[in-house]
Amino acid sequence: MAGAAIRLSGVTLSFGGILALKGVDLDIHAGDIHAIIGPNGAGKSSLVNIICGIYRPEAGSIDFDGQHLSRMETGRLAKLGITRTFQNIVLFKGMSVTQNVMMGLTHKTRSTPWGQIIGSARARREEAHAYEIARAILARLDLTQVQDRAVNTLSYGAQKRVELARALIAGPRLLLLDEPMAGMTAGEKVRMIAFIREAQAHSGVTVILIEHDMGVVMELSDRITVLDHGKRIAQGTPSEIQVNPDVIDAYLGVAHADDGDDAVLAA
Ligand SMILES: Nc1ncnc2c1ncn2[C@@H]1O[C@H](COP(=O)(O)OP(=O)(O)OP(=O)(O)O)[C@@H](O)[C@H]1O
Repeated sequence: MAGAAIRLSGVTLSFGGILALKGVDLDIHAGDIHAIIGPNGAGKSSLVNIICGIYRPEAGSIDFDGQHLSRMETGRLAKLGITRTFQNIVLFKGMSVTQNVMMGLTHKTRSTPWGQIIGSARARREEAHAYEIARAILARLDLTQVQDRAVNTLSYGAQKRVELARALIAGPRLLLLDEPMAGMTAGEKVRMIAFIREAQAHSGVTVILIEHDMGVVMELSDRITVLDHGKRIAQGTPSEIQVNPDVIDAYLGVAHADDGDDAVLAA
């Protein structure tokens, strides 16, 4: 299934007196890896939470593959083919790697909970199918060797990859990756970049990426949107963004001693 295109126009959101997003336009092409960057508090999470239906914009509109929506609804995300990963690892600790990945297909299950308990023919067929797809995705992400292990016994980087596998198993059209490299070693980041690229090439999925590591952003993204103080200040290719004076000002104007944001746009 091809990746989805998404366009947000004039999106505004506030929390009490704080204007988190001020008339933001966002134009994401189908099949692109599109990063949303900006200094702390710029509005990145707010924007992603609007795309995931967690927040309803006060003004503005959303077009998802030509469908005009006043807001996204969390209940419809799976149907639209939207999945996400989270900043902090969210896995079922006691379960195996394969079981965790199979969980990414539960919304597609047609057997009833009762059928699953008594092991009806349909439930068994669906489980066998999910197991087969999970094993195939795990192989693509180089996780075959650990597929039967309890997920919490894996390294941090491998757990992040399991999350990616779970997000990919249902064949999403839009994948939101919230800091997929957070806490990873340099070597793990290099591998993760290759796996995200492979996922995009394999299925054509559109990827929205929030990531603080500018080296990763510049290497992985087709296009980048830059937010600052809730406003979109730039959108373009990595080479355009790296030399954009407004972007350089926004990053250099903010002290980020702790997260390295100001370290290098030109990474
Ligand atoms: N639930 C909330 N309640 C109140 N204010 C909020 C809430 N969420 C975000 N904000 C405020 O909205 C603004 C944008 O925050 P947001 O988290 O979207 O930025 P961000 O770019 O994701 O930041 P970071 O890189 O630090 O995660 C900030 O001023 C923030 O303090």
